[in-house]
Amino acid sequence: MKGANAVRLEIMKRERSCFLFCFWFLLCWGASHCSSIERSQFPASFLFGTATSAYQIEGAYLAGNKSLSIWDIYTHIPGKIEDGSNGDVADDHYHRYREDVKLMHDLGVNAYRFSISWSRVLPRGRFGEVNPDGIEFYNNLIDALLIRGIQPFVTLNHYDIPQELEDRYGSWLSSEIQLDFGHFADVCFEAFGDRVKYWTTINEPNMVVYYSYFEGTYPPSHCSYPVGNCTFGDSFIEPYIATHNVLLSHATATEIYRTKYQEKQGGMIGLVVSAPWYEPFSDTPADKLAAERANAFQIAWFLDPIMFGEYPPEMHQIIGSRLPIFSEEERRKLAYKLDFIGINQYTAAYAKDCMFSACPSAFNLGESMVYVTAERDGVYIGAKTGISYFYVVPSALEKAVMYIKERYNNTPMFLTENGYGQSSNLSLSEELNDIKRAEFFESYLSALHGAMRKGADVRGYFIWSLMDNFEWTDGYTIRMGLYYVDFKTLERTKKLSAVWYKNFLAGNITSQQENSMISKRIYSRRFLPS
Ligand SMILES: O=C(/C=C/c1ccc(O)cc1)O[C@@H]1O[C@H](CO)[C@@H](O)[C@H](O)[C@H]1O
Repeated sequence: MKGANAVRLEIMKRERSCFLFCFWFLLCWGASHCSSIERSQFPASFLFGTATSAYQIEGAYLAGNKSLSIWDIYTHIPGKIEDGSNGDVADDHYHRYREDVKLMHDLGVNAYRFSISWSRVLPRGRFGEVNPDGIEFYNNLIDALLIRGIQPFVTLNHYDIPQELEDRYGSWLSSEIQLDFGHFADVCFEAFGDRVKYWTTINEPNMVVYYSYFEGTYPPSHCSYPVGNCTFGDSFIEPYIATHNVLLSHATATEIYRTKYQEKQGGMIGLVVSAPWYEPFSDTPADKLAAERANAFQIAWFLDPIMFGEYPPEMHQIIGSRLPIFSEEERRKLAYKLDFIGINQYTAAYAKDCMFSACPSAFNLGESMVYVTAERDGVYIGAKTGISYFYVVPSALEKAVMYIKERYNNTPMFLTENGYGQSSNLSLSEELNDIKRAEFFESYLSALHGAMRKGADVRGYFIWSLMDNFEWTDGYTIRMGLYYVDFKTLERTKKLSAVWYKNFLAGNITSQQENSMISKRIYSRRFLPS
């Protein structure tokens, strides 16, 4: 009898597991999401994190003897920011960093990318003292992360510069910035380098230079006719000077790290570029060349000089003698190169030739003689997002990574930013049930894995952003966080995409099943803020 019971029990068990399997199979059958990406497909040492930047989250703009940065000044000029807002308070992360580290711990990330506010650490740049309050804040943050097993991945400069350096010599337009940036980097390596093993010098210099000195929509608002209508600037000269100083500032910091710190601290140093991907608008040779030019004007403009000591041929062809020349001494510094390339990838667009044919606008992507459009024959390149110029094109991530892999001999890469923007006009329930954001991560991570299968040496991935924050000239009109922030109470609330990321990182059967329910939109309708 005992034997029969055991058999019956065994049958029941099998039936149960068969039932579960069948349920799982039916749920997944025919749904693309069930081939879904899993944590175990990436190396155990792979960094999975979230990303932020100082000005966008810290607030406390006058606390702890911080000086004003160019963004503090700029956001207070009426008309510059979409909703008239600023980063004075932002997420008040400066006072709430402990809570925010807990949110990350709950997600299960093993890394966090953040930036250091130069104005907190050196309020007057190299013309004044190191500010102990600034050092203390980042020491506390770094220690709080490490206690929870989260690797700090630190950006030295993410757009914000002490205003004094702008007032004294025009920041990126003067070679003096190289001295200041070197000093700032030195102070940070010395203070934090015992615990920080991943450094990046400058975030998205291609965006900084473009918006600050070509279009004039970022501080210090420089541009010239016919690109724009600014009081100061020259759109056809200044971007090239600023880039030169950006590159040599990177080189100065890298030389300091290599010669004074790297051996004893054992970290890596890199640069982060924004890599929107450009596809040819048509099959014509002219449009194919246009796409190559567009990618070179975004990516190679900054990486070729560091990797090869020269601006890219695609730029020489157009800009010619307006491109500065690197002296022997400058070339020597650039030869310190970098240890990894940071890639911020969100979107793609079509590139249409303007070299051999007429275009509606001549300076649509700097001087690249490319017209950029997301639309072809009435069809968009990908699904729209809450950011007007961002579209969902996961294959573009794979292509951008492969382009950088091929061009730079498979230098180690980190995806330092990837994320999905939603308008802040939606209802709370729509903001929290952000199924499209979860789907976005799923599809982009699959594309990233595709590049890795083809041999790309990618070592980490960071979601932009941990929480909703100040989105530069868009102010608070766009939300990109895994956590929702109520900007009145500053309360953080988990979104569905945070549940998705946590499940993905946990990587067990239950969490994978839950994620597949999220993808199938079965789980999402039941998700309420807790
Ligand atoms: O990656 C970009 C911007 C890319 C782009 C802009 C304009 C185009 O036309 C195409 C691409 O900035 C990053 O994207 C994030 C979300 O916006 C910002 O919040 C980050 O601070 C910044 O590092």
